[in-house]
Amino acid sequence: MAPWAGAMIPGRIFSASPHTLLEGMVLWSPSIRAGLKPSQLLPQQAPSRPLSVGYMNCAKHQELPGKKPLSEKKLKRHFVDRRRVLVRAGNGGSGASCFHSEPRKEFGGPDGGDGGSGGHVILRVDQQVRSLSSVLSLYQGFHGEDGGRKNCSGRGGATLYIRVPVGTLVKEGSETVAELSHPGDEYIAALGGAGGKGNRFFLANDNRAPAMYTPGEPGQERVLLLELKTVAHAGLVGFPNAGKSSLLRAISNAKPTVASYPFTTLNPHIGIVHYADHQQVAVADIPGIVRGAHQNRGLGLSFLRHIERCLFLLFVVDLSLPEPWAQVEDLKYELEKHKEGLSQRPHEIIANKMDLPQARANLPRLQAHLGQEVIALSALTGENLEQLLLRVKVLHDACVEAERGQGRQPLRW
Ligand SMILES: Nc1nc2c(ncn2[C@@H]2O[C@H](COP(=O)(O)OP(=O)(O)OP(=O)(O)O)[C@@H](O)[C@H]2O)c(=O)[nH]1
Ligand SMILES: [Mg+2]
Repeated sequence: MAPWAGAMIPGRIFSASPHTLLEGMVLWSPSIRAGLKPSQLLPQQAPSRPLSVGYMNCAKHQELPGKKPLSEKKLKRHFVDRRRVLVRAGNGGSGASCFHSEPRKEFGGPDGGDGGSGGHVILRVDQQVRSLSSVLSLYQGFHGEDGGRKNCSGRGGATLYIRVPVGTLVKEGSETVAELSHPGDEYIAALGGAGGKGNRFFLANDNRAPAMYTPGEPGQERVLLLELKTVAHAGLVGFPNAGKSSLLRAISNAKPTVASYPFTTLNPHIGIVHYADHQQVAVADIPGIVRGAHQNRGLGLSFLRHIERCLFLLFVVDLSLPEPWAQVEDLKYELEKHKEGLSQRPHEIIANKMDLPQARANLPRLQAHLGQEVIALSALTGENLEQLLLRVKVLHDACVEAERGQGRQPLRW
């Protein structure tokens, strides 16, 4: 038994959400308090169901019968953590050039009003927004109105707000110009153009009837790169077909596509694991990486960037393949090549596909090679998933503590 398993004391660890496999788990907490291994426990109200529950339908085929699942390419609700945006603020309105006109009042003087200023484009942090998928590629701010007669100024253009998630980095070229880390934080992405002056503005002692006016200034235009600092608490890292998507389906209510061919997952998906102490842990299913990924092979560098933005990692290994320890070594090598120290991030090794006979034989060899315990489970049958969930909670709590220790606000879902 891993040393952390016994220390996992919190009373009610899992929620009983009907969508997750955690149904009924709240009942197991007293025995967990008693320090028993999860696999020794039995739920109190469902005695016929062992703790390592076999949820065949958790991992695959949860769609309604007759409803064709959306292909990965058509599935637009995937997680977007990077967006290039062209922001154009509104132009200022033009000043007016006209003269006061009233019966029996000759030479009424200039009365052209100033133009309204153009609206800014502002990035604003909204806690309801989770990814950059709702951010468009082009934003055009509202223009200011032209000035009018009788010294009427034009109406200013309204401010255009772009809602972004907490932890958005704003980059221009290679320089980071803003870090939006708290709800309500704002950054002026583009300044609206100033309104022009009407001819009344140019009235002077030596020029009592100026006809001149100035046009409004154009709004600022910038190309910004928005990036999310943190994608999720945990990232599932593994070779294609290791069973990452199956695992995410099994522990959360996310529905990434599962298939027996490599590179099924093309975009990251986030699933939320609910715990009974109202803690929510976000787990990201990241597309498979291959040997040479750090040189942009396979699906390449962008997915290594997603991994970089997870607080801790779950290395998923296909235990049914020969020499599964090579997978762990290769994954760590790729991460380290991409960014120094990335493979040292808090992590856990998950040996998947334990339901296959060759996997059972491989488990002791894998543990001997790595010299450490691994979490052996089956995403397909649901075997031993609770051990993974306990470990995820421990890693999550440790990361939150570390973030707080560094004076940073921990990521909340
Ligand atoms: N027997 C068995 N098969 C599994 C298990 N987990 C996943 N599989 C199968 O392995 C294949 C790949 O599973 P996926 O979840 O799509 O793997 P993935 O790691 O997300 O793959 P990519 O998206 O290509 O990176 C599917 O045919 C799954 O049914 C398991 O625990 N046992
Ligand atoms: Mg997948």
